[in-house]
Amino acid sequence: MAGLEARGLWGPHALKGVDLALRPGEWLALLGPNGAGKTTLLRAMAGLLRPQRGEVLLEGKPLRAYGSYERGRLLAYLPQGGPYPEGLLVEEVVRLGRLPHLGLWGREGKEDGEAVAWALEATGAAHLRGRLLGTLSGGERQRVLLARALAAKPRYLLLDEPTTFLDLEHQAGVVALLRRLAEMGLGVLAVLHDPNQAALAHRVAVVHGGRVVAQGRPEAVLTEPLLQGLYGPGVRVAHLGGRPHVYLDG
Ligand SMILES: Nc1ncnc2c1ncn2[C@@H]1O[C@H](COP(=O)(O)OP(=O)(O)OP(=O)(O)O)[C@@H](O)[C@H]1O
Repeated sequence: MAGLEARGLWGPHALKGVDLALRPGEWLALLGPNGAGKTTLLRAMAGLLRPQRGEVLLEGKPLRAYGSYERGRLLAYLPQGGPYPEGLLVEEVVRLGRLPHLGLWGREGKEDGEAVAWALEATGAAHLRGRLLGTLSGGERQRVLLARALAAKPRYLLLDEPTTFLDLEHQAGVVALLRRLAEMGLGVLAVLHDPNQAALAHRVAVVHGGRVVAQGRPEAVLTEPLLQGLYGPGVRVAHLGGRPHVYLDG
């Protein structure tokens, strides 16, 4: 079955029985307070953490049954933080994204070059290709790391706070890119802290206390009672053009 699916994930750390399915062609936003378990869930769904109970299925087959290169061709993960290969040129960093296709000793071909060029272009990072990663601003670096994930041309893309460090223009650029990638058929799962960005996703899942406590269309999920329960009484929701807009009341 197509999709990436968490079934009954318990542990490690925060997870207390999580069911979540990401379908091809959908952009699913993961929202929730600090410490709720979002990163842990994402890492478990990327195969980087072994759940104590439950399992993750990738296209119907247990994720743990995939070899790392095979998994890397299907699924790419953008972590929240470093370590970063600071001493590499941007283009070299993005070429690292081709590793699951090439292996350690493979020779790059036309397809690899095209994937790298496409990823740099899609993330607005092409002009940085000759710079050292360590010399970039936080926002520039974030876009390059997103390009590295995209260069694998995965079917599923898992992103931990991809808009952190980005100015408003580039936040809008990433949000538009996530939508475009989903339209191209990718399954995109992104942890976001800004509910207004989550409101632009196809679907929102809310993680709280290690569980998915709500999921559905943004307008059904992003309600004032739910958000106040998560973040406190100062959170308000207005509706503009049929979409929820979340703001803080002074
Ligand atoms: N390696 C670890 N060892 C022990 N506890 C951990 C570990 N990793 C995470 N946790 C705990 O699990 C809980 C969930 O952490 P997680 O990073 O998944 O939350 P999050 O929802 O991504 O939070 P944030 O929004 O702050 O990034 C936290 O209480 C955290 O302290």
